[in-house]
Amino acid sequence: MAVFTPVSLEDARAYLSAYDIGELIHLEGIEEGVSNTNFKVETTSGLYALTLFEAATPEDSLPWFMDYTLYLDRKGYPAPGPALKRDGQSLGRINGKPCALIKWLPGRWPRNPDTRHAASAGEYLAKLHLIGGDFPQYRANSMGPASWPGLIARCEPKAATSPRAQEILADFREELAFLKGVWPADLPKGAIHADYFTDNVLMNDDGIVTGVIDYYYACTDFYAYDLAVALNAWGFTPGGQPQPQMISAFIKGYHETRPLSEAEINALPLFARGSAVRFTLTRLYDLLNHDPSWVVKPKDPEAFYRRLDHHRGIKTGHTYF
Ligand SMILES: Nc1ncnc2c1ncn2[C@@H]1O[C@H](COP(=O)(O)OP(=O)(O)OP(=O)(O)O)[C@@H](O)[C@H]1O
Ligand SMILES: N[C@@H](CCO)C(=O)O
Repeated sequence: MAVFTPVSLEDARAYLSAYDIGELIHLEGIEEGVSNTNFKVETTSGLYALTLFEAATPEDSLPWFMDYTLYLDRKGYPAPGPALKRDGQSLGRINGKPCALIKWLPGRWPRNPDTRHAASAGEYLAKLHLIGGDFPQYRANSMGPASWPGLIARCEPKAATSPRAQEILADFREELAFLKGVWPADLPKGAIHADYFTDNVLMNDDGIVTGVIDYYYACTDFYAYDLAVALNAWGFTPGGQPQPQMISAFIKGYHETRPLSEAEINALPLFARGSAVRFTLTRLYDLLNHDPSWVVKPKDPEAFYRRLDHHRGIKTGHTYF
């Protein structure tokens, strides 16, 4: 469950007194999520999410995340912009943790997404790039290619006792050497989500996107890389088997809204490989460093490793359509 830091009604009331958002009616811990502490908050003026940022979210990037989601929200994109306090600030602190009160968005993330969900999700990723891509502040991709050798190094000590982990890391050293030589340098870029997984996209009963949450890996990078991250999330079974119809529905939903250039299409198999490496590595690190007494279950790195195998067999980005 994702209430790592408790917040009492008194804590919440004291914190909310800095805002003009009415009286607190209800405060409820949210069990989902693995990174931050989240509460659903109801006041006399509406619904909000109260997020306490735990160690996984870099504190020095919080102003960037707040400014970006506020930018998106003000431009009409369904992002949870932060509520502002009377002094104009969006960030505060509760029980020693930095925190923010953000808009509560309607909908539910799709547990069994089909091609209709994938098409709408693709459309809203394209809209994110069209509407928010020109967000003027820069943030480097802290989980981008430059970070992968360091992630391998951080996995190595614990991998020493796991032959399977060693095998994956050895393969990744070669994969990174290959990707480094062919990684595109000049494609359209701007602000991207970088973690556009099914559990970060809220939808209504008709399978239409109503909200996109969790911008805590957002950064400035290639739009086509963001698309590749999303295709890896939406286009495969949880175990990592490709679902070509889902990949195609997602990419078409995207392409109809923000047409991809030939250079972006050509880059997709490489970006899909890189993104599969990124999520295999972070999952592997979490698994190797997992303490069985923790309530949060580590995610399966093998499921992303299988995606890498799939993308290695793809010769042209047009195959995804
Ligand atoms: N602004 C919001 N509007 C509606 N629901 C939200 C909002 N923020 C969070 N939620 C709900 O809380 C759940 C957990 O939030 P979230 O996924 O952001 O947790 P996290 O631990 O920060 O992220 P992750 O597990 O992806 O690392 C979401 O699945 C969603 O149901
Ligand atoms: N979406 C990530 C975890 C949170 O960023 C994963 O599934 O590995």
